[in-house]
Amino acid sequence: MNVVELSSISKVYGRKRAVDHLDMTVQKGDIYGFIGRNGAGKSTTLKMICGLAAPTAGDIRLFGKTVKNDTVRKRTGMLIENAGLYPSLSARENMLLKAKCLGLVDAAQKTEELLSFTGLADVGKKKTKHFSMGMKQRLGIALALLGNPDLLILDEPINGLDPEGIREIRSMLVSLNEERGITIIISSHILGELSKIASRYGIIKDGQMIQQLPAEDLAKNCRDYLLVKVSDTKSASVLLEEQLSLTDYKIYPDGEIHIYAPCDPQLVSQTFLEGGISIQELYRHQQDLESYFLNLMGGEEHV
Ligand SMILES: Nc1ncnc2c1ncn2[C@@H]1O[C@H](COP(=O)(O)OP(=O)(O)OP(=O)(O)O)[C@@H](O)[C@H]1O
Repeated sequence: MNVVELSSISKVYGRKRAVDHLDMTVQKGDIYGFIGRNGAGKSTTLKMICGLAAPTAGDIRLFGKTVKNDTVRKRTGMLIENAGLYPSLSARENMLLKAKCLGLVDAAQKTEELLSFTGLADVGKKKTKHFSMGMKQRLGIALALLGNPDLLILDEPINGLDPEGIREIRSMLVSLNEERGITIIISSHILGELSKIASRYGIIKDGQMIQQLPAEDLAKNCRDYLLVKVSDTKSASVLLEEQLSLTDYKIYPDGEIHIYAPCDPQLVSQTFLEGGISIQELYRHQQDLESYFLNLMGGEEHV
């Protein structure tokens, strides 16, 4: 089942097209990593899903229903930009206040359960103005979970956190996804931060979705390979298959062959040379997630 389905949504602010005919599909059970540079349109897209911004055009469906049906948004919890905490209230008071607004009958019990889940039970009485960034984010997640959402939307929740804080949030999200079956959309401008948990990715650039792909495909795209640039790719492919039994490779029109299967570069070069194929380049190419992302974004600019 598709939990989120955006069809050609756009958002225009004055002359700025923040989101431009964007399609997105998030399936039940996904941890969907929504990735793009600063200003790419992530927050605006998430705000439209949550009902905090109205699309200029396009269609939004949540849980298979149009968002005109009020009940579907109630199944969504969100942490967008910041948690909107009352600084002079404690974590517990912030929780109880929101629980009241939501009309929860089991407000006290739910509050204690979520404070404990997010590791804030011991600091439940402390005023939130004295909270660290990580504590505020955890409380933000606790608040987002108050209404028992089936979909949790988090905008850059690990921004500004130290490695320990990032780990805590990550393991919390994995447990929400695996143990409670909550579908999660999490945005970031750093692919590496999402790569440990995301099961699917959406990559946004200049307001447009430029790629959606499962984590396995991303891993495949980032596989290491031996790059050999040769004079005659046809004969080279015969030698690869018949003499070296290598079948997992790709040929490119400029004469490059990318060999994904494990192989000995020296043996490949010797086989080609003996077969009368001249080699212009041969090296092992390693592409990590960040460089893959930078390539897609078309530049080395810091993300
Ligand atoms: N309320 C607004 N009024 C005018 N322009 C806006 C508004 N909100 C966003 N924008 C512009 O729309 C574009 C997309 O912004 P958005 O915040 O969605 O990007 P983002 O990918 O979330 O980036 P960041 O990570 O920096 O928040 C930016 O150029 C931004 O300046």
